[in-house]
Amino acid sequence: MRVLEEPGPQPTATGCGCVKPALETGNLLTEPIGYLESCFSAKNGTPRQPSICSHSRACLRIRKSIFNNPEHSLMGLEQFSHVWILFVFHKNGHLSCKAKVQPPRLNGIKTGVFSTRSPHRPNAIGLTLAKLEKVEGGAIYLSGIDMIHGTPVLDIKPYIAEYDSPQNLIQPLQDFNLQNNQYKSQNTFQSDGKTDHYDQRQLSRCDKPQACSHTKEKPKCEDGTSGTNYMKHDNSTKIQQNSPQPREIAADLGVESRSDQSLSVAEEQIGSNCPGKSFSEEGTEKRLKRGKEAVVAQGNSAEIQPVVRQCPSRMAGAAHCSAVPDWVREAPVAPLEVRFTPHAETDLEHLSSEDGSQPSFKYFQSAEEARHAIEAVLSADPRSVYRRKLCQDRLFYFTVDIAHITCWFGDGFAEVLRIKPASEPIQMTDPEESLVSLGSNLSRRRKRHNTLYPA
Ligand SMILES: C[S@@+](CC[C@H](N)C(=O)[O-])C[C@H]1O[C@@H](n2cnc3c(N)ncnc32)[C@H](O)[C@@H]1O
Repeated sequence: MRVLEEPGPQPTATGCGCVKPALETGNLLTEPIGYLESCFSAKNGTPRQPSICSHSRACLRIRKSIFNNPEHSLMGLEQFSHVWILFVFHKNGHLSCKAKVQPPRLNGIKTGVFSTRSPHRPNAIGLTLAKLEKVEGGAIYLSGIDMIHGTPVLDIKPYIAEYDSPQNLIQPLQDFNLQNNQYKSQNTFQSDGKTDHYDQRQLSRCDKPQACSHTKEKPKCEDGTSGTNYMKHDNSTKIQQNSPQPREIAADLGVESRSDQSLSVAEEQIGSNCPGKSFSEEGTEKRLKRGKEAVVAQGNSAEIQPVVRQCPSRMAGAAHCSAVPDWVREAPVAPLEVRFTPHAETDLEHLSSEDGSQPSFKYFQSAEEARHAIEAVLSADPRSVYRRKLCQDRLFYFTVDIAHITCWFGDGFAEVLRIKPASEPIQMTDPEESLVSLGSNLSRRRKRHNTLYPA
């Protein structure tokens, strides 16, 4: 077998005289295609996955320094309902990362960085599946995002269920993976005599197969735009097949997803598609015996001790599925009940009033939408493990759109205490780009906001 050597970075001179690291060695000099304008201004309170808050909105403008005619690069994209966004975790603060991390969802338990969606990874690259609301000129408008304002975006790719969703694989995935992983883990971990938690590689849970190949047809206005306001959903959009529900997407991604009301149906479907009772009888016994993953304490911190749990072979013809560990869906961190104090309720009303006395929302269409977003964010418990365990009684702040939210957490709940206009307007990171209006119906609000909040 040919062993791939590990070459060091080998810079190559380009025509213009500048030195670029060689692609062949895997060194990529990136240039963001744009910087995200997002309703979340800081990491605190930003959903940990896009599926958590379907109302979270953003706009990405392709930079003219990338393409002279940015709109050309987006041609055809409007036919897709969802897009992958590849981005840089530019606010990670430091470059170091650890092989084992403690995802907030595991509440202090450690697992390997590559089995998580942690922002702290060797290359600080993020991947988000977002809903494409519309394409307008050289800009795309997204919802269901988990990125902060100013995030440098490296690439956009259309979500294509036929390529990106494992149920479309010809071979039943769970059988293939399980055989492979069990074989590999036995060989890898037993042959060298080392003990490793992963020597009993665990995979569990069948995902619901998706029927999410779909197309969008948007009527074009004479001015070449899609004719819809950013905040308004395009009613003329024709979904030819089932559109993936956030939860379904989350399931495919192996990510957490909670709290959005719209998720419950999909959640039920996942449950009903993958229940113990659909297992073959012989298999069921064994699988149930193997049971749930165990969590063991090692040194000072707990780590996941995976236990093999097979994905059931399901009804003939529906056996294609993916697998995720239990903790993705059955985390030790329970969803929280979210409450608003009467004060917060009044604040919210004021903030969404159109009387001009206060700045009003730029990304949310109504107080109701803002409320849903706040509920979604808090229900998923956005606190770090440290805060959750050691600073329980501290107030928690975050900003979404123009709302600065103050809340506290009790046992099983989060309570919103105040909602005030954010004192600082969101600034763009890219000096070349100005914060331009997020759609025609927003420009009026934005102007008013800018007047009230001069930079
Ligand atoms: C857990 S990561 C997941 C991101 C992406 N869906 C993925 O799987 O790669 C999402 C979190 O990253 C943080 N985040 C978002 N944008 C960021 C940025 N530009 N720089 C650093 N951290 C960011 C926020 O705290 C957010 O809750």
